[in-house]
Amino acid sequence: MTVEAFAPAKINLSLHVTGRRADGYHLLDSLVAFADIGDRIRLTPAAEWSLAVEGPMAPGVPTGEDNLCLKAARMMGGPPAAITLIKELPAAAGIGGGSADAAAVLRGLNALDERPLPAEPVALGADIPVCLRARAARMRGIGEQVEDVPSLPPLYACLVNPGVTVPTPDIFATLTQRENAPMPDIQECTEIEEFAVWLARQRNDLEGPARAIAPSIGVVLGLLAATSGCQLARMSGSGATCFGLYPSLPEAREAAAEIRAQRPNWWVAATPLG
Ligand SMILES: C[C@](O)(CO)[C@H](O)COP(=O)(O)OP(=O)(O)OC[C@H]1O[C@@H](n2ccc(N)nc2=O)[C@H](O)[C@@H]1O
Ligand SMILES: Nc1ncnc2c1ncn2[C@@H]1O[C@H](COP(=O)(O)OP(=O)(O)OP(=O)(O)O)[C@@H](O)[C@H]1O
Repeated sequence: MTVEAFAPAKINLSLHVTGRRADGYHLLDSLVAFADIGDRIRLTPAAEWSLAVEGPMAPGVPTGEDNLCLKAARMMGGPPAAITLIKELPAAAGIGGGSADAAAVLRGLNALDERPLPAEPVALGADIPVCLRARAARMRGIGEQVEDVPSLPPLYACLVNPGVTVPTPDIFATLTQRENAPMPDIQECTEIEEFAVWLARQRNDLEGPARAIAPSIGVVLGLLAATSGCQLARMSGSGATCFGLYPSLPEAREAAAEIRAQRPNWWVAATPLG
């Protein structure tokens, strides 16, 4: 029997850094949503644990014990499985690739034989708890507190990564202002236009440090903001992937086509968010 699990891209619609714990981890307040594009995981019971990495974004992704898929499997324990990771998302890109994969392995193993999920998934990575749920949520603490949010209006995004990898620890290390205001209550709205006005008042506090390390993020944001119908352009996570928000999927696809035509080597995708 083979089980498949989907590892959707995680988008931080906002990302406020509100403090720092004694162990160096930062306190966050983030509105997170998920795309319908992502990596895929296949799990087949086997005599021992193994991992094969395939797909268009496989080059450069670790295939050994340092891959988060195997770390997740080891944490969960139980009868071993052969894991195949089909990598569609760019790595070290601020859209949770490794965390999404690890969360999908946890979900997949649970589906395989109902083995229990780990009690503290955050120990695998700050983004794992939110990626386990894989639906819009507010994330606080260092990522271990995840709660439902009021329903968001239909949102469509164009995701753009300029091909620069941005290591998350470097971005947190170069932050100068670590105590910033949290997000206010999330405004319930039915129209993207109203939601975008609210979201524009929120922030991604990692954008400044990320732009200093990867100036092409500024170029990405400029190109997205200039596309027709774009309500808001912002960076996700610690970068370098940025998103534009659009009222409809055709508008998000049109923006993706425009940007692909200008930058054929960039990773560009249009998706609903939820
Ligand atoms: C920036 C975000 O993507 C926002 O969703 C996440 O907080 C990062 O999640 P992640 O990649 O799962 O992060 P981890 O693998 O746990 O941590 C990578 C590194 O980022 C820094 N880090 C991460 C999360 C956090 N709340 N505070 C931190 O300071 C730490 O230096 C840590 O060593
Ligand atoms: N399954 C995996 N997919 C991608 N990278 C992985 C995986 N497992 C381990 N890694 C390592 O983790 C590093 C960070 O990759 P990842 O895609 O998780 O970052 P990210 O998208 O920036 O994460 P976040 O949005 O959570 O900050 C990579 O450079 C790679 O060496």
